[in-house]
This record gives sequence, C-alpha cells and structure tokens, in this order.
Amino acid sequence: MYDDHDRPTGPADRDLPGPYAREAVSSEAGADERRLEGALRPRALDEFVGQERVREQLSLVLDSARKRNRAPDHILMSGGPGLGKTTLAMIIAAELGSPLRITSGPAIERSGDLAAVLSTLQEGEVLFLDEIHRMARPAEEMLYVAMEDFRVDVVVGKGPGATAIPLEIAPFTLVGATTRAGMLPAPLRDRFGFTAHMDFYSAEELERILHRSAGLLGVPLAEDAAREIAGRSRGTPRIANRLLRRVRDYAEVRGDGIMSLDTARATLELYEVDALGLDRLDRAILDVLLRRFRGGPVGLSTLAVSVGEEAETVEVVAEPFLVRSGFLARTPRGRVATPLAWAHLGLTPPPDAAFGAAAAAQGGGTTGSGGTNGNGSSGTP
Ligand SMILES: Nc1ncnc2c1ncn2[C@@H]1O[C@H](COP(=O)(O)OP(=O)(O)OP(=O)(O)O)[C@@H](O)[C@H]1O
Repeated sequence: MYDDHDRPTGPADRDLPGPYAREAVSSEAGADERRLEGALRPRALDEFVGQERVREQLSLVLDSARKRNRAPDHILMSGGPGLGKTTLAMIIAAELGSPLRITSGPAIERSGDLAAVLSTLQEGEVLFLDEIHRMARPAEEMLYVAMEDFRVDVVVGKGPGATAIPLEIAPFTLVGATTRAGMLPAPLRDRFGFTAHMDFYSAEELERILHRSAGLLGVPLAEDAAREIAGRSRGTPRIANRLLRRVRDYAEVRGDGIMSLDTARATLELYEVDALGLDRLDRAILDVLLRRFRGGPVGLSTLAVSVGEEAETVEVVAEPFLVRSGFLARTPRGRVATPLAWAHLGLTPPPDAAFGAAAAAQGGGTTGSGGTNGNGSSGTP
C-alpha cells in the first residue's frame, strides 16, 4: 500500500544538509537507512510504544468511526521530528483498513497540485499531509472547503471571466502533521476534530523501543546497552533507532556481534553523542552562544548563521531538546544560555552574563569553574 522508500522528505527531516548532518548518518546512506527505518515501524496501535494519552484519544476516535461506519474526523499531529507522526498516520490507515496516500506541504506549490490529489482520493482514504504548515496559501483555502464539504472548487479561466466549478470528492480523512502547530492559520487548525500532541519519550519508553528494534534486527542487545543508548537519544525514537543501527554496525564489524555496554559507549563516542545526548550541532550552538555571545541573549537567525545552519533546523531540531534539558532559554530578547550550559561546556560565565550573575547571586545552578576544555565538548564517555 505504501513504501517508506517513496515517502517525501522535508527540511526539518532525517538527513539534514549542512555541516551538522544529524543522527549519525550520511546522506549517501539515506535511502537504505529510510528502508531500514520503515522496517522498524510499529504497524498497529498496540505496538506503538508510549504516548499513552494520544493512543487512548486516537483509539476512541477510531473505534467510534468504526462503530458508525463513517470516516473519522480529520486529525492533526503536532510534535518534533522523529516522534512518530508518520508511523501513527500509517497505523491509523491500517487500523481503519483504508488506503493511505502520502504527500507533504512543500510538494503542494499550487492549488492545482492539491486538487489533483483530492480529486483522485477513494472513499474513506486517509490522506497524510506531512509538514502541512509549509503548504502554499491558495491551496490552504482549497483544503478548508475539501475538509468541511468534501468539495473542490476548480477555477477555470483567468481574470474577470474566471469561474469556479464545484467538484464533489470522496469523503476522506486528513491526517496533517506539523512540527510547528503555531504556524497553522486558525481556520485550518479549527477544521481538525482532534489534535494529537506528541511529546518527547521517556528513557524507559525508548528502552522498550530499542529492545523491540533489536529483536527485529536480530542482533542481541544488553539491558545496560539499551539504557545507555536510550539516555542519549534526545527523547526521540528515530534517533534511538539510528544510534542502535550504528551500535549494531560496530558490534558486527569490530565486536563479537553483541550490542554490549562497551560497544554502545564506543559507538556513541565515535559519533560524538555525549553523555546527555547532545551532538555536534547542539554543542556548536551552545559553544557559539557562550563564547561568541557571552551567553546571549542572541536572535535565532544570528545563532543559526553562526553555526552554518538554517534557522528552521536550529529552531525545530536542536532547540526544543536544549530548552527541555535546561541548557537554553527563549526570552523576548533572544536565546540565552543557562548555568547548566556553562557547566556542561566547562566554561565560567562572565559576571555580566545573562543568567550567570543572577544565578550565582541566588546560589542557583552550577555555573562551573575550571576554565574551558578547549574543544567545547564534554561528557563524551
Ligand atoms: N512510539 C513508537 N514506538 C516505536 N517506534 C517508534 C515510535 N515512534 C516512532 N518510532 C520509530 O521512529 C522512527 C521515526 O518515526 P516517524 O517517521 O513516524 O516520525 P515523524 O514524527 O513522522 O518524523 P518527521 O516529522 O521527521 O517525519 C520510525 O522508524 C519508527 O520506527
């Protein structure tokens, strides 16, 4: 019905361009990695680990639709990259026994692109629209009508002579996914019957995902190795699975084929994932923020340019984890490093640093001492 290999990819996505390509994978290996990633996807709601509330909400929506023998309400999923939005969309279609069509916001440049998709949907089909916030504006308006009235107004002609011909389309369920729910216009947001907010996963949930994936890969994974990988996976299943595949490579090529704690640690060190899960981009952001901007505040675009990345990548991929882990704070005047960031990079904040002096005065947080560690990275085993 669908193949992960063919699914569209976006900017805040798997194999990011730029010097800090994420998640320990090169772009040449991208297609192969995506195929493997697809093989590790849970196929049913009860195989989907974590996100208890979302699962319960979703199962109610699906059960009710099945009971009424109607297509369920449109569903919006919001959350960072790699938290399982695509997986859930595939599960929704599978649970409903419906076909799934996958497209993405950036692929819809004109309303005609959307009309072509909508007008060929089968009754009850699930349409997964990834990165829905990046769809062209005129297409958005067409989508409103399609979601509400299952109708597409095809405009024929131009200028004053243009006429809209209404075209009925089959009732379908839209599953929209976004990493930036705030960017969706209210009229679009309001047309979804339910929004699933995907959160970061706990270490224990990631361990369960890792054991499940190791079983599918057919490579033994020690308990302590799973704990180590889970703790460094930034609360994100995609990262956990990626790291696991690198540990498997290491175990098979340099070890005895078993993913032990030592193998996991050696792999994570090789790929520069530190003890708290920060990788090169995270550390580069903190390094620039601390050394060049004395802890901030500094604007997002300045920060992004300084590390050679797109602002969206910094904002969507790196920042949520840095904020959640207490390294970075967003303030009205810009991004500010916390005492934890200074400590993690082994740097001493100047007395006038935002947070530095205030925190010291309050005795709050460890501000760290002992100067720099030279390369701005720390915590690597
Ligand atoms: N709850 C989960 N249980 C088990 N595996 C999961 C879970 N969520 C995600 N995964 C795994 O993580 C990988 C990434 O998930 P997915 O592609 O669904 O994320 P996404 O939120 O759609 O990301 P993006 O927004 O970047 O497209 C999948 O290969 C899947 O195997």
